[in-house]
Amino acid sequence: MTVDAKPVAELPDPRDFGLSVVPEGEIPAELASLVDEVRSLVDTVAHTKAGSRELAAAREAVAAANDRLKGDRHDIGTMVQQVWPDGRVEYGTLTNVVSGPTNAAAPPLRMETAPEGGLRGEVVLNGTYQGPPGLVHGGWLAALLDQALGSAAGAEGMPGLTANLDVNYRNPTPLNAPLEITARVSGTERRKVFVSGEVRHNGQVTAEGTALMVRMNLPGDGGA
Ligand SMILES: CCCCC/C=C\C/C=C\C/C=C\C/C=C\CCCC(=O)SCCNC(=O)CCNC(=O)[C@H](O)C(C)(C)COP(=O)(O)OP(=O)(O)OC[C@H]1O[C@@H](n2cnc3c(N)ncnc32)[C@H](O)[C@@H]1OP(=O)(O)O
Repeated sequence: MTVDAKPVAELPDPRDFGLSVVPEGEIPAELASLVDEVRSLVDTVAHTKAGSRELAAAREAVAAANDRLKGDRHDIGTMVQQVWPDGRVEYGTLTNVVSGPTNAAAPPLRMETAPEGGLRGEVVLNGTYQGPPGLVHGGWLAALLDQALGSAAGAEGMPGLTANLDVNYRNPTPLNAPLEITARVSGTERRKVFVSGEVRHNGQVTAEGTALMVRMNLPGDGGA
């Protein structure tokens, strides 16, 4: 495969596209802690066998918390700037459903540079990601792979959008168990970035995917 696409000299700054940016370090610790609690709450509510009185009281408490926090909101499209221990800078949406640090619906997935090249991350999906009994929903495995593959392209200086995603499910993926996600760029052609990745449990591949990311068309690209 031809390797002729050029990485962007510098990652595009979302501010140049009119988007707000929140440095991850400026997210209040109390918000991070609240998001964790809500994540746990969603799992608790999904599985509870509590009686009507408990449920009604809990509903009131949650409604009060909701009322308390309504008001000032980040705009849709707000980005978060994450600086990884290896110095890599990544921009993602603050509420990205897979990796967004303030989204209680996100596991969240975090990808870091892997010694063997590409990116690697670990994630545990609780019972709210269930598809078949005890197993992760296939759509969510596709979402994890999509995000990881997009990050792998971004980490090589080629951020873009997914044009095509192809997933094969090789083995059942358990809930509430550590999963390893790996992803890398396998080739490029003009603005096309070919990426591949895997989900593993106990070293065994449970799902694998390939994707075509089309690198963002940036000013000065000449479309190449
Ligand atoms: C707004 C900017 C903010 C700045 C932010 C700064 C930094 C952050 C950077 C990146 C963040 C982005 C993503 C984060 C990472 C992961 C998130 C998860 C991934 C997603 O959740 S993402 C959502 C789902 N995704 C979409 O919502 C895409 C909808 N779609 C489109 O927006 C267009 O469709 C697009 C852009 C894909 C292409 O459009 P386009 O006009 O730019 O390019 P064009 O069509 O010319 O294609 C160029 C070459 O790709 C070939 N090609 C195109 N499509 C193909 C296909 N399907 N199969 C085979 N080949 C295909 C052509 O044949 C040509 O090939 P060739 O070079 O050989 O001629």
